[in-house]
Amino acid sequence: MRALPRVGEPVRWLLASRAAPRRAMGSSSAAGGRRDPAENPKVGKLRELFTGDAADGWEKSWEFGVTPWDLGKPTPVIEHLVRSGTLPKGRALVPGCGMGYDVVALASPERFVVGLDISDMAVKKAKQWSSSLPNADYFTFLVEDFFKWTPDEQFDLIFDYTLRVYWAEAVNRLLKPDGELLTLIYLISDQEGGPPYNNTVADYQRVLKPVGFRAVLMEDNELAVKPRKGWEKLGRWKRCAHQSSL
Ligand SMILES: C[S@@+](CC[C@H](N)C(=O)[O-])C[C@H]1O[C@@H](n2cnc3c(N)ncnc32)[C@H](O)[C@@H]1O
Repeated sequence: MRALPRVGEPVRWLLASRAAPRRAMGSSSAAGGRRDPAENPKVGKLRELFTGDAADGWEKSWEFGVTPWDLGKPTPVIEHLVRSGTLPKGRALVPGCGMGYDVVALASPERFVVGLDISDMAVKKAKQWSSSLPNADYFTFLVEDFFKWTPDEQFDLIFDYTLRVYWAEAVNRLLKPDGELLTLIYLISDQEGGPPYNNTVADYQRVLKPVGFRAVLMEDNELAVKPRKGWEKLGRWKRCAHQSSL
């Protein structure tokens, strides 16, 4: 089994996993006709920008507008969960928020949301489009490195759709004892080892279990946008006594 990435490495690791040829499930001609999102030519351009420091790579991707992940709208499952009324209220954090669509979707008088991004340009763009929205008082954007950031207060909810597995320690530090961690596990595969190396539920368990998290829900994201359909799972995690086989 390949070692998990160290702090600072996840970006390269994530990109490397996308660069590698995929197993049958991931090939564009795989059964079910699902197209591998890693075959998006824009992802190739993105990789070219990550030749050195990861933070620099992200900044360049925003400067040059190479943002193939950007949906131009909130993640549908987030809108669904907001409507469901089942998400914790209080303080929420969206690390690696990019344009901040999910930040805005989560924000309400009952839930103040902090969108965090390491890129100046990302935060500038996020502020530009969102600052005059009716719920603008209920969210803020900060330029911070998630791994180094030490806020004064912990959070009731953290939504992770970005840097994944190695966030466990930071998530543990930032989330209140009864807070909820919401993960969209993208490029899901049950494959152990590699290459190629994928994000699996087991990867998440391996890093989240030692810090006390258990999945209270793990299911295919039926609301995934079309190119990601079949490639991601929704996981809801709590530090609680709840017994889960996951
Ligand atoms: C793949 S994009 C996802 C953006 C957004 N979550 C979305 O789905 O549209 C990853 C984002 O994380 C940011 N990022 C990367 N490393 C970070 C870090 N250490 N701390 C905070 N943000 C980071 C990047 O600048 C980029 O905007």
